[in-house]
Amino acid sequence: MTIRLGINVDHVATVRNARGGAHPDPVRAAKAALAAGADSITAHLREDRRHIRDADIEALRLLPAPLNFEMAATPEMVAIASRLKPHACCLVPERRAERTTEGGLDLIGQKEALAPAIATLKAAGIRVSLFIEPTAAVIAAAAELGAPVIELHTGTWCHALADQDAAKSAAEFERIKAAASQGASLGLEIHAGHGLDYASAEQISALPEIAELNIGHFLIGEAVFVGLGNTIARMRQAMERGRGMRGAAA
Ligand SMILES: CC(=O)[C@@H](O)[C@H](O)COP(=O)(O)O
Ligand SMILES: NCC(=O)COP(=O)(O)O
Repeated sequence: MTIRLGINVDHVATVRNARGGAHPDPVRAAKAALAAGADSITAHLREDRRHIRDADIEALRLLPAPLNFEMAATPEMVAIASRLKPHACCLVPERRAERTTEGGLDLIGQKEALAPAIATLKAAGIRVSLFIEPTAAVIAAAAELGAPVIELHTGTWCHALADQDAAKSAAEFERIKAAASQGASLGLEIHAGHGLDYASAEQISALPEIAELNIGHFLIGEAVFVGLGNTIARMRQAMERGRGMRGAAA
């Protein structure tokens, strides 16, 4: 079975916002991602708009590719999603002070609060996904809530890999493996994401239940190193053209 790749463009917007201008444009990055073979685009419109802005989401929605709109289950975000009708909404927990999404949704404690948001989004024809920890009780709660998709939070596993903690990373991977199997047996479509890099994406892609990975931060960071040579060469050519030197012909 094939496995889909969704590209998260949040951190293109993070860099853009550092200067307050329009460059680099996350919509242009999304187009490049699609041209390079990505299956869909993911973007998280945070309550504090620290990276993706409302206008970005509006423009990403117009691209000829599925948009996975990550959002907190707040009335404001549910209203935006219901109006834009993206292909999918991934409900994520959000804390204003966090640096990034630090855990999965508390489906057990927040069931009452999440159910109406899920129902509203489903009624708008949007595919709802729940960003959760790979834990048996949470997966059972996800199935009860009636969302067709879960996205397993891979952050703890990826941190353990980065820390070269072999015992913890093995245990975390087993947790993800069991969660993927449990979720699939309950009829859920299984996605995964957060902190994935080449090695972890390769390892998790071996799990047959995983239908989609959403990856952003690593790819945007890595693109600096892969792309810097080309951009510097083009800048050198521009300078040489300006001077009337040989770069002018390039
Ligand atoms: C849900 C998830 O893991 C990420 O998409 C995360 O929500 C991105 O948030 P930041 O881009 O703010 O780190
Ligand atoms: N939902 C996870 C995601 O979209 C990307 O997370 P990351 O690769 O930016 O950590």
